[in-house]
Amino acid sequence: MATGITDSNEFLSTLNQLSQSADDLKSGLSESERVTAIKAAQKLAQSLEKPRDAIFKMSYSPVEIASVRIAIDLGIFTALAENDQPMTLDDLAAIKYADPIFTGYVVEDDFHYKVYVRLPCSIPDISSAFHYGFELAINARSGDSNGFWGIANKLSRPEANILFQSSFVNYYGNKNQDSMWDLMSKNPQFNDDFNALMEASAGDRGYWVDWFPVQERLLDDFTGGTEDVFLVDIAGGRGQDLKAFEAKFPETSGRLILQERECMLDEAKLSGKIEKKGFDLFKPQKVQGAKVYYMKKILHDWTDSQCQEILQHIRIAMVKGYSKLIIEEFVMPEKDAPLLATLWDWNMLVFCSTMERTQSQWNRVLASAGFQVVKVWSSPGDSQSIIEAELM
Ligand SMILES: C[S@@+](CC[C@H](N)C(=O)[O-])C[C@H]1O[C@@H](n2cnc3c(N)ncnc32)[C@H](O)[C@@H]1O
Repeated sequence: MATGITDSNEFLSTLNQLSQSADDLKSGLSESERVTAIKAAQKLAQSLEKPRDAIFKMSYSPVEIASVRIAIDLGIFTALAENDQPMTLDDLAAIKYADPIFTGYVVEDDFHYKVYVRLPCSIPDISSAFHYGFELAINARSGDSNGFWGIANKLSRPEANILFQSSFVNYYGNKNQDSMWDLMSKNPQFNDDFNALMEASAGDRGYWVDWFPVQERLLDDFTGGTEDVFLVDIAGGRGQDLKAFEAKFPETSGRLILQERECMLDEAKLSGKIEKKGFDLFKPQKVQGAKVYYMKKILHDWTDSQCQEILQHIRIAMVKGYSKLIIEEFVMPEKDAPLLATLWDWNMLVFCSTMERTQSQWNRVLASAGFQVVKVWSSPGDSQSIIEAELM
């Protein structure tokens, strides 16, 4: 729709006013308003960008990630986080005897004096995301570009993990052709980065309990007592989603269970009443008759036929008309997919030879294992959703 602005001066002044208002309004915007505004601003930037600039920017973008990765190793983010006061470029460079010219990807507070201030996010968030994004995501891609060409040409996905295995033979000495999960259990740094990344991946959206109506959809018709299981988090990592639940609903009477691979259980530092149990997604589900079986970012790790197998084990444990399956995943729109969800989709191809699914793909996978979708709930802003499902 035309705005009615035809004069270039008026256009530039409107842009300036808009960016000023964005600064002022930011804290008052809801999460979905904020994400909608970002989309509009990105569309505007794309309309103004010329093709050569856009292509160069994209082709240089790995350098940006590499630079932040180096800054992490130089201790720059940690030093800024520990200092209330802004620091100069020389201070930052001195931490690990770096050349000042090499230093710096933080907010430049005062260009002339090169003063840097801290960013409003935590060090584990930044470092795990960058270790993972750089060491793993970039190396995986450069490690097996032939594999990518094969997929692109055939428009098909290889068997689970093949791309990952061949990409990592050199990088991690992955001579045994381990899967990502096996390799993680042998490399503490990889494991820690991955888990920290998953913990941070709720991003600014918040945890499921912050945007899904847990009380109305799950708690109101929980009839069990203290011996009965209310919630099982299936492959729940270090337990962050259960901890968020426990913090928000401390009075819940039923049991809360974290299921994970045996080798991951020590990683989960839990207090309160959450129980830890080792399990395997591909073996029968031992927790029978729980009210809620919750799975976040699990099925996207697996192909349709593997999902069917995982889901069938859960189906057998559920009670028809009572138990609920709650799946938290991206539900990709058929068109206009947001960038974050698309980046995850590309990563899934590298790491697990899988993808993020659309609504119709989810419906198909769930139906193949005997589930029907009751409702899909969207988180504010992006495509992260909760698929509420029950037995057919
Ligand atoms: C993408 S992570 C998601 C973790 C957590 N739900 C979250 O959102 O942070 C996938 C999880 O599946 C677990 N996993 C992988 N293979 C498994 C298997 N065969 N049996 C049980 N858990 C498995 C991993 O240990 C990992 O924690």
